[in-house]
Amino acid sequence: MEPILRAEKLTKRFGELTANREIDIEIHAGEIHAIAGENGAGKSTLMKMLYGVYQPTAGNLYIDGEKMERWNPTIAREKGIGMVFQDFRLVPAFTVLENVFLSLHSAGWKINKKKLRDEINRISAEYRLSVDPDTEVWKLDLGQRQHVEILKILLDPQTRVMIFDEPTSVLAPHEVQAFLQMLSGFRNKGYGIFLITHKIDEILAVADRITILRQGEHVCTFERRDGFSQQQIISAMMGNVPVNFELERPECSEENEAAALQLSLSGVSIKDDHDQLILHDVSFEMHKAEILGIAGISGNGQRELAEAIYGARKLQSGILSANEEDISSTDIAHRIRLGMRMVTEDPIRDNVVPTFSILENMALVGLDPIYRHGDMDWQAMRSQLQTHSEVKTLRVPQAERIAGTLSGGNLQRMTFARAVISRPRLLIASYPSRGLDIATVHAVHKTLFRLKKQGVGTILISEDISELFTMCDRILVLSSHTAFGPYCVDACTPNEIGKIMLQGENAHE
Ligand SMILES: Nc1ncnc2c1ncn2[C@@H]1O[C@H](COP(=O)(O)OP(=O)(O)OP(=O)(O)O)[C@@H](O)[C@H]1O
Repeated sequence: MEPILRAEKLTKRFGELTANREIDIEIHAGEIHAIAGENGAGKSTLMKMLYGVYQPTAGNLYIDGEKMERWNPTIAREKGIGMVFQDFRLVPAFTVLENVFLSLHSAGWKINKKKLRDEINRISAEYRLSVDPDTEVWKLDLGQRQHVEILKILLDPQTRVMIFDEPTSVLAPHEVQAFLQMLSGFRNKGYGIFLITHKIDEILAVADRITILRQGEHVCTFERRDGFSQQQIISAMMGNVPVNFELERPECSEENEAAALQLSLSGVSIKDDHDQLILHDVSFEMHKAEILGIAGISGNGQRELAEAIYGARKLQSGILSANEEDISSTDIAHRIRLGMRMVTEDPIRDNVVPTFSILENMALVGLDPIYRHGDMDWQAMRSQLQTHSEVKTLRVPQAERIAGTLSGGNLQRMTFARAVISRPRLLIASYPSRGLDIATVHAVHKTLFRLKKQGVGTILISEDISELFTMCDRILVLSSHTAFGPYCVDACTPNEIGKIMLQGENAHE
């Protein structure tokens, strides 16, 4: 059977860097083709070439066997290729209907809004997409926004192939299952699906084929009919290096614990960006050198709580103290002096300068400044960076690389390493393992345990309940505008925490 799309020897260079080298890949109707590989392996670049966002440096593309002389997203859509990007392409102030209308209109489809509303409702019901056509996009959570992106593709009658770039990284765990079922539904309807994911259980659940990339090269393609295992996939991704993902929960010495920062919140209320109360009357005491998990479906006040503790958002009421000092009305600078550090959800938005190199970003926060004749001594700064073991264990790319051109996972590696290098006493880490490959997730977890041993506490925000149970001493759950717990991980089950995440206080009834 002729593939819908076939790429032959696709190569993409960015200056000196070869992101993809001579890659052959194809997609047929009615199959799910997973793309896996470590951070920076070239997965997104390859998919962006297939959708025409990037022009290949070399290589050819064929649609239904016909060689494409010109290729860009407009032609790709005409030929039936659609893509859901990691960062959505939606206008927040527009409604769902207006966004879908805009997208179809730009693809050349003339459809009236009344008919489109009926179509949105019909397709939403068919695939269980939870979207109301008349809601503005800014009011939707990430999972719902993803549904709008999918609607845009499904409503385009040309669509035959859908490309998803790490779609489940924005979903809550309970949404992932439904998403994978939806993908299987698309496959059964005859769509060809490309799925980039770091989650091996997702690959095992739905993929018919899996292509592994490493350092820009095609390593192998497994077929479901021949069978493939988790171990085979990991070995292919990592190049047969011995891997040991075991972790041992450490104890902190009394001496280190005595020097640690201890945080407590009493009756704290916080507003969100729309001036609505998002958290009400939150009280808890963190132990010294504790890893305290913050569980909850995203959008339940995690970001606001993290920012309020770090001093980037003011408290509406209540008291925040550190080692019994009331710091409620102090600014970020004071909290940084106390030793608080933050790994944010969205580094490019919050605290990375995209046009600066990794080294320059590290020099802003993290590294100690070294001067020579009044100027920053970059040579010495570079050497200083290399003395930090995290740069190696987290495999941070070369210091000269520009932050804005890093892959999502490499950027995450850099920001996490930077927070660790900057001598934290208390780390606030929002989804630190999101978008990371399996080996790097392990390196992050190991680092958090090492910090704990040294007396550094961590507030670990995550939706991944198994990660929270592996890493945390206790877990606080945010739900229905309030905080439940903290619950000691040895005295509760993942099921109980999951239930509180979904039902709040009703979970106890
Ligand atoms: N516009 C660009 N300019 C320069 N380099 C780029 C650009 N886009 C990607 N790269 C580089 O190409 C390489 C592959 O990046 P890509 O985003 O494709 O990786 P990935 O496998 O999707 O990684 P991740 O799992 O971290 O998302 C990386 O080294 C990245 O820094």
